[in-house]
Amino acid sequence: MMESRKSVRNLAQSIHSLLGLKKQLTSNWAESVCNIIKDISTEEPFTSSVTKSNSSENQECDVGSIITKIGANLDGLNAQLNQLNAQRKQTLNELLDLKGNIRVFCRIRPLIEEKIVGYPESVVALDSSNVILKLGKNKSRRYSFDKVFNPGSSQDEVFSEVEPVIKSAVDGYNACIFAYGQTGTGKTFTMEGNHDCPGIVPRAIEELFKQAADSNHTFHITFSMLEIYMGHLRDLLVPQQMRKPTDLMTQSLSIQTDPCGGVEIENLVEIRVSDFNQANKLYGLGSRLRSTASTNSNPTSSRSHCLIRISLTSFDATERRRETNKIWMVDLGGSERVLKTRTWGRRFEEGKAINLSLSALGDVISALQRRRPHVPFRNSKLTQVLKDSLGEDSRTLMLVHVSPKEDDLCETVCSLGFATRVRNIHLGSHESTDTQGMREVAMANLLEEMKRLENDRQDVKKDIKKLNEELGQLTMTKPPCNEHLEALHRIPETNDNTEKKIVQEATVAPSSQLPTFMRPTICSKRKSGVDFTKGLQKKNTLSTRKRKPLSTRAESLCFPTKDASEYGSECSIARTTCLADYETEYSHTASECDIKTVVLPEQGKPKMGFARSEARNDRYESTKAGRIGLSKCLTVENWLQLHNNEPTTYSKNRGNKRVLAIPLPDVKNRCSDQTKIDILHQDEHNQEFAEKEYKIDKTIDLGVIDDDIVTESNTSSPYSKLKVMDKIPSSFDDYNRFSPTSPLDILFDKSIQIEDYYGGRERLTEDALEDIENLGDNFMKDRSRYNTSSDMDKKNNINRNRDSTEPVCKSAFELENLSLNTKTLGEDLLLEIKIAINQKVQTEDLVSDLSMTGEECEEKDLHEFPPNMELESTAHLHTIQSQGVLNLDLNDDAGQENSIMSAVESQENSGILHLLGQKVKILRAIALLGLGIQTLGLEHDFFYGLMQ
Ligand SMILES: Nc1ncnc2c1ncn2[C@@H]1O[C@H](COP(=O)(O)OP(=O)(O)OP(=O)(O)O)[C@@H](O)[C@H]1O
Repeated sequence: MMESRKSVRNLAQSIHSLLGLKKQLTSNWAESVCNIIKDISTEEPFTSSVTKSNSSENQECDVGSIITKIGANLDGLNAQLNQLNAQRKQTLNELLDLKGNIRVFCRIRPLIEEKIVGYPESVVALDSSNVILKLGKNKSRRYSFDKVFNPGSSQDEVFSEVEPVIKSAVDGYNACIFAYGQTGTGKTFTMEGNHDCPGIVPRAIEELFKQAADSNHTFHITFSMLEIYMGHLRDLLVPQQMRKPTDLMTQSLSIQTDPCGGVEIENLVEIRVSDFNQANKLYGLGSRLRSTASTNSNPTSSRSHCLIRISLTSFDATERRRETNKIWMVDLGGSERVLKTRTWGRRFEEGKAINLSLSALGDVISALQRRRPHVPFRNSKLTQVLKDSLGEDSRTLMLVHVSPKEDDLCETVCSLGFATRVRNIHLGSHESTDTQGMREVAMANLLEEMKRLENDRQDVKKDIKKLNEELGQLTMTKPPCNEHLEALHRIPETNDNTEKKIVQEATVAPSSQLPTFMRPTICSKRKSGVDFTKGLQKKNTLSTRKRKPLSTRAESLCFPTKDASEYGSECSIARTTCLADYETEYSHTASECDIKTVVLPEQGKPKMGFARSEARNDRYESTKAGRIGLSKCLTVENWLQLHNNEPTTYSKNRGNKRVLAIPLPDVKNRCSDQTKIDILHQDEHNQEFAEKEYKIDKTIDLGVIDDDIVTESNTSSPYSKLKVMDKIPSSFDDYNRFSPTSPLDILFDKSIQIEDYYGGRERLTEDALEDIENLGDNFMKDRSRYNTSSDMDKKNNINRNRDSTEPVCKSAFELENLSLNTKTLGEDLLLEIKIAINQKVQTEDLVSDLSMTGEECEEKDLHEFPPNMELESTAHLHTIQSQGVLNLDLNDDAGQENSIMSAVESQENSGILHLLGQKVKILRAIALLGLGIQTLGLEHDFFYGLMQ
């Protein structure tokens, strides 16, 4: 065998030497080749030809013919593969058509915490497509779905039913997979899953890449992720520093519909991904930034709709339905009944927003079902975004989630009813049993056909692989198959019509393609800071310059920013989202699709090598830098790094915060024992969770800084507050002292909500907890930033010295010591004053350090507190309550102020006196809160005004 291989190699060499003499020996060479071909044609099939040809020295010239034959075979096999692909696609589409464009699955959540054997279940899976809902003793209702997953179904089983939709997406169909259901029924579990049982999204991404690799085409795949929170679109891939409330960028996502009905979200970050790992990392990142919070129904309740979009573009696959298509995977917020979840404040608003948009989705579904001429897509952001993925020419998969608990019967009835309506859209509500039977037989046949085609495909692919290997051995060079395949995958030359079209599109500002009524008005342009006309003019001035063709998404976007003077300087980041490592000529061209230019305030200046523009307000320059600087492409790694490198004030660990929702009892009963009992029961119920919260607080205390710490501290539940104080209420009297409904708690809870709204709230995962714990020394160092200065003369006599190594409590001690002489005030009240001072110190520092604008300063002042303050203050305020020190008449503000002032006057230190005087105003605000003014619905601005 070895010998024969050697002779083949020698043959190859002699062929090569012959080739060198080709000019002189053309006719002889051709003749001999012809003879060889003749001989070969009488031989056995190709697989054994190599052995045979090696058996005889006289057949040296066979190699040339073998190569030719292999080439011909490869062509044949590739053609066969393409044919099989086309057949498979057709069969799959027929199958999906039979199954319905909109397929509905039902998943019943297992009873997890109620591990009681024999617990009555209101919903049970009858078989693989029917569920029985028990409405009463002798009353039940049956619902049919395309597939029913019982509580024991695994994530694998669920995904196996989703897989065809992914295949369909590779064939160019728009697809939408969404999880619907009551809060806490397992939507996020199904979509996201966990480390051990990954959900649909990670599996779908993996499958997508597998399918794309399997197909004979080159795909350009991009990943985007956003959430719809309280009716606003929020990009989940945008780094934290860009998500400040003052940054218009978070508001700049806008939904655009093209004349063909396609939906595009302007300014949404799209990152090119070339394998599963990259996409999965981005997904992990986006998931951490999702808004979640604890409610009575679910400790990790999603407070928004989370949408993952994967776009696929292939220029060389003519048989695909579309050149570019997308697949949406949506984890909808859970429908909830306020009476049951007993949410209030921000949680209540979130629930309301979720319910509203779900109801809008219901209206759309209903209109589609009844084939109404008008479908109310515009009624909510959710339906606007999904508009082109819910229609006829797309694949929609809905997974309705229900709880088997009897308590949830009402919600289950609603969910199942909604799901049935959705299912009826395609199939028609009254399908006879006969038709259904025939349909099932046809589906079974198609499934068989699919299996056969899939097997044939695999066989052909094996043959192709084998031939390529043999060819590689014969030529001892790079397998020609690669060239062959490369040729197949090569992007059409620039004179290709498709690309011409793209060039044309790229030179037109996106908004100019829209109907007049949809184009931005002058006013809206000013508001958003984006002037497409200007951008267009600038491009036109350089029209003589030769450029690489750009796609429709090549429009560089300058996210609106504040006047540069506010930030001192600005830098531009070319957010190129292609991957340099994988850059080919194709990817180079395609990568330009994704460039977006972001103008950041200085504090968000990236540390990496992004293309930067010196020219202020010159958007074209920065755009150009982004386009030209493709060599500085931002990879997925860089993108992730950008998040990690965010300024410490926006530590990534802010992603791990969550809040315990505090149920608000009826106003009239707020202080009644009954309410206390209710709350206490909830306490017991959430005790385990409180333990976790406590862990977070503890970790934070190790040195997480700025708003993170504030948020984390703010997120401390009443239970963890108790933990901090090392006291557990044992009686109602005790409980009263720590009652979360006390006015002072409301103050802090209000701040939680504010932070929650602006900063977003992220899912607490085990990883996240680990992250916090791993913060380590770095954060310890950072914490020193909060040390107060020994130089008390700067900035109203109080300032912070970065170099100081003593903790903030040192200054607190100083103040405390000063106040020890004060006999007229209780120690705790002084501590409270101290807290207020700390707050001011923090605010001033943030202003000076971050060169914040007045507006930002306001935000910081309201939303951000020094790290220790929250825990300390909470503890102290509770102490004040419990010790009854704060015996001031809260109705008499003037009296309160006077008494404090007179106490303060006894101090010899006039600097402190001055400060304390200022802080009395803050105390007054607190007192006003105590009066319950907050319940009138006044926003934080009002209280801030009081503090001025
Ligand atoms: N099939 C299941 N198997 C195991 N655990 C599950 C299952 N379904 C849900 N859970 C668990 O139930 C809890 C709530 O689930 P999840 O957060 O996914 O609900 P949700 O419907 O997304 O709620 P919300 O709408 O409030 O976000 C989680 O702890 C989750 O792990």
